[in-house]
Amino acid sequence: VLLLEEESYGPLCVNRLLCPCCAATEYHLGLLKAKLAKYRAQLLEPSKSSAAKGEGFDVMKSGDARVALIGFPSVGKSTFLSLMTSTASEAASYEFTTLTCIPGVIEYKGANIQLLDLPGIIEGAAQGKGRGRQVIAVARTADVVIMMLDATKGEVQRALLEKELESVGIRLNKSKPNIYFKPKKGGGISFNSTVTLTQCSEKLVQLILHEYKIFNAEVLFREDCSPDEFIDVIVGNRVYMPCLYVYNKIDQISMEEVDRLARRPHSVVISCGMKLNLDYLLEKLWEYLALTCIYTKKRGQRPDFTDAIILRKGASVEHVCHRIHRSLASQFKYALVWGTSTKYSPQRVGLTHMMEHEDVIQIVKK
Ligand SMILES: Nc1nc2c(ncn2[C@@H]2O[C@H](COP(=O)(O)OP(=O)(O)OP(=O)(O)O)[C@@H](O)[C@H]2O)c(=O)[nH]1
Ligand SMILES: [K+]
Ligand SMILES: [Mg+2]
Repeated sequence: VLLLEEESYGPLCVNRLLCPCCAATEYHLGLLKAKLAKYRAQLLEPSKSSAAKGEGFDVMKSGDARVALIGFPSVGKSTFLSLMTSTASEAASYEFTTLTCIPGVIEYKGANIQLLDLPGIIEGAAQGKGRGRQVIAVARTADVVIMMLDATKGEVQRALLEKELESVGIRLNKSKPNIYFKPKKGGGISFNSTVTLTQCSEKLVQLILHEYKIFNAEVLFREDCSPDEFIDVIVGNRVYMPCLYVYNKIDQISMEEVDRLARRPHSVVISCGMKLNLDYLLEKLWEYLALTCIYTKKRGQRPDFTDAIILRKGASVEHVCHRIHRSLASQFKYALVWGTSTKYSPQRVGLTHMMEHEDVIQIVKK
């Protein structure tokens, strides 16, 4: 009977946490990952040696958004920057041509998008190989990462770079796990979930928390998260970043291969050499940046649709005011807003009202 039971659970278990043999493995793995994540957190701490700082990597943020170019050497990052911006970045056939961070600006739909060319990175970048750590530190500050890949080189580069970024807490094209987590002063661990959990249980959550020396906390799972995702929430400092995989040099591969790569999720195929599909890449980039365009309107006049104010997601009326004039927020009485952020159009709102894409605003001063 025991054997049969084991067989009926085994690799085909619907809920591995309900099966005694699988659960043991899950607990063991969950704990192991918690330990590993702790070790990796050390990699994120700024190194004291000056070598880790690196000249020229602390480029000022400017414009409406920042995009970082990450990739192996000689995939065409600098060629791309020189094509898309008015900045020239040296490109050559030998590896590690670029040794520092080179900023350029893409002007698109009235927005200034800062594009950062970076040195190529390789396996072991997170541990400090080459200028890996500096490059990754810059990537963390971006709004979108373009992972540039050489279409002639197969899928290995992509998997390696994903692993490097993953190991330093960068989560690509993932949203923050929907788990409420609050450490407390006392009262033990209170565990709840609003959905059926198939990957985590109260016991596993407790084991992981104990590994982090957390004995009092409130935990509420609002989705069926994995132990890894729960660890991400405890550790904190994760960045959830949209990423476009850009396969360059498609002039060198077969039609079938182009077709296959173009259909991969979050992927765009281009040729910098032949200036192919660059417009489409810009469109995609714009979509991934998900910037908010706000139009202003004067009393009794039509909105000015030619000149949008461009803001990051989650911008309030106050942000709009600051963008128009430094002192506008202090003279602000109320605003009228038309668009998807309001129930009625127009609606009278205050400074804290959250704006949405393509809202129209009229500001009334005191
Ligand atoms: N065939 C082909 N070659 C390209 C294309 N884009 C860039 N190259 C060539 O690829 C080589 C490397 O280009 P770079 O722009 O220097 O590459 P990088 O990624 O900046 O390289 P590092 O700075 O060394 O990391 C150069 O010889 C480019 O001319 C392309 O679309 N097709
Ligand atoms: K190069
Ligand atoms: Mg380069």
